[in-house]
Amino acid sequence: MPLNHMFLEFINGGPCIINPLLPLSISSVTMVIDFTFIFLFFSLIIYFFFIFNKKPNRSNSRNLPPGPPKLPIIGNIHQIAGALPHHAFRHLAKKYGPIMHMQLGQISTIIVSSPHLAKDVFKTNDLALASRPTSLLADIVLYGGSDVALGPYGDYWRQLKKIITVELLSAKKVRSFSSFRQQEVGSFVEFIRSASGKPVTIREKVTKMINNIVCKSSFGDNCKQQDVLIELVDELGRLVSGFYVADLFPEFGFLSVISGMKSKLTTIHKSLDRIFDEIFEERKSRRLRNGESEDDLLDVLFTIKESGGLQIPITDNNIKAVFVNMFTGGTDTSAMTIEWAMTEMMKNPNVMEKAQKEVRETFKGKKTIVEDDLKDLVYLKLVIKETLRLHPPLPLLLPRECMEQCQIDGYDIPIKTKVIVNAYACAVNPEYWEDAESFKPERFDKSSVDFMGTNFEFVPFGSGRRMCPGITFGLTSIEFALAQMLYYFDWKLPSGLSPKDIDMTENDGATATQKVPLSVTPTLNSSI
Ligand code: HEM
Repeated sequence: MPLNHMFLEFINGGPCIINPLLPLSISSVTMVIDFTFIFLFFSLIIYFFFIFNKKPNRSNSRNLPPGPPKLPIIGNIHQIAGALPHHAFRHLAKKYGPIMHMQLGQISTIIVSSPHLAKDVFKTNDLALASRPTSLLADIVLYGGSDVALGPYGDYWRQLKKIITVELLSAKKVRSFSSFRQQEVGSFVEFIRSASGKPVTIREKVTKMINNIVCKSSFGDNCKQQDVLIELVDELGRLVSGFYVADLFPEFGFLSVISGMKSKLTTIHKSLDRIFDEIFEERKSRRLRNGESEDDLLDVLFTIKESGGLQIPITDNNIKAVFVNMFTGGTDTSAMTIEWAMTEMMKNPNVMEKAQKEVRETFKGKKTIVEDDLKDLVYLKLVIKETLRLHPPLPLLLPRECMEQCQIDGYDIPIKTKVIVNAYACAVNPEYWEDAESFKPERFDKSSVDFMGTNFEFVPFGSGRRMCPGITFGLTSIEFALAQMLYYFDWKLPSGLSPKDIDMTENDGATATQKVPLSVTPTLNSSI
């Protein structure tokens, strides 16, 4: 939800019903105010007034980083309203410095925007900052935060992260899913072939392909209601920008009710839960009947659960929370990387030509491409890296929460402070990158800078204890799909459009998708 709407939602005391295309004027706001709202609004002001006057502001007694001036009640929300948060934070950092303190509603927030201070977050203070802030999303959709992505740091979380890293998403396990990728990328290529000569908007099909790969890896061939799952995950992504009103004012639980967020998240949760229940019950009876195990992630988790060897036993709900992570973390991120990479190549025809030449020379004469063939592609990997630099799917990563008072750059970071690293700002910092805003895959040629979490100017997967465990899973699908798109097809922009006409604007929401989906015309590569 755009922040300006979120702000109006807060002011309105209910979901924003103002046409997003209209200018936001006082009169348009006034129209939707009713008596209930007036009562609530004034009660709120009196309550806030009381709180602000009674509680000493703990922030004042600490040596907090500088930041923009704050308004009563909303703090700094208005300074990021209406803009994409990673751009707004980057812009503010130019004025207030690479470490800023902002008060976002009731949440004391530190924003780090430079690679050398990101190192302090990810390395020096990695443990002190290893937790995640509580959120309505985690409470409702992630079974009380019992997942790995938004769950709080502790023994249970450590155990779960180890299971996910070692048992579910290891390089060996990812390799074992190659047949699913072969099938799904194959169906995607068939679709493109059937659309040859006509403009296609690839986003929907790419998202479906990636979601099917995640689904089959999770539940094998009996993945129920894939399309519903895609819709639910999509809806979740749209709802959650990470800056919604109920999480900015956690002391006012009623805001989650009157904003409608609680009921929307509950509906999504119930639908997901029903789908998982059906899949789990069927699998349990099959395991009892056959006694043999399958190779998918559900079977791995059931076997671990039933082995009794865990320090902290896990429940079915914990397993469901992990699958919500797999679908939300594994689908949009990879799908949008494919779309951005194609967009950048359409915008930079010299890059497209070079990548296509490499793919076609490497696979020359092959009717079918298998994953092993990917190891010989060098330039395509650089294209993907550069795409992740300019378009990190989670430009602000996931927020961390301070568990133990620590310091960054000599400033105090009190317990419970939310800490955000602006990975996007780090990746376009001109002190670290030459011609930082241009798309130049060659910059990574013979460079040791990688996304594995040790080069803090390039952290699209995060770094430290909370780093993404799905890198291999994600990259393998991205590379396999792109390689085939370049091998089998030539791509053109719809007639009348030239590369400079491509709209590179980003959508708002938790992930940085393109606002206008890419439309391109494929034609079959005549030399195959
Ligand atoms: C291009 C693909 C992907 C990108 C760019 C990406 C990016 C990220 C980022 C930025 C984080 C937060 C890291 C932090 O807070 O420091 C994250 C966490 C996570 N990702 Fe990914 N991801 C991708 C693919 C995947 C896939 C395919 C999966 C699983 C199938 C996955 C599962 C997770 C999980 C479970 C976490 C939570 C880790 C934690 O909190 O400890 N991701 N990812």
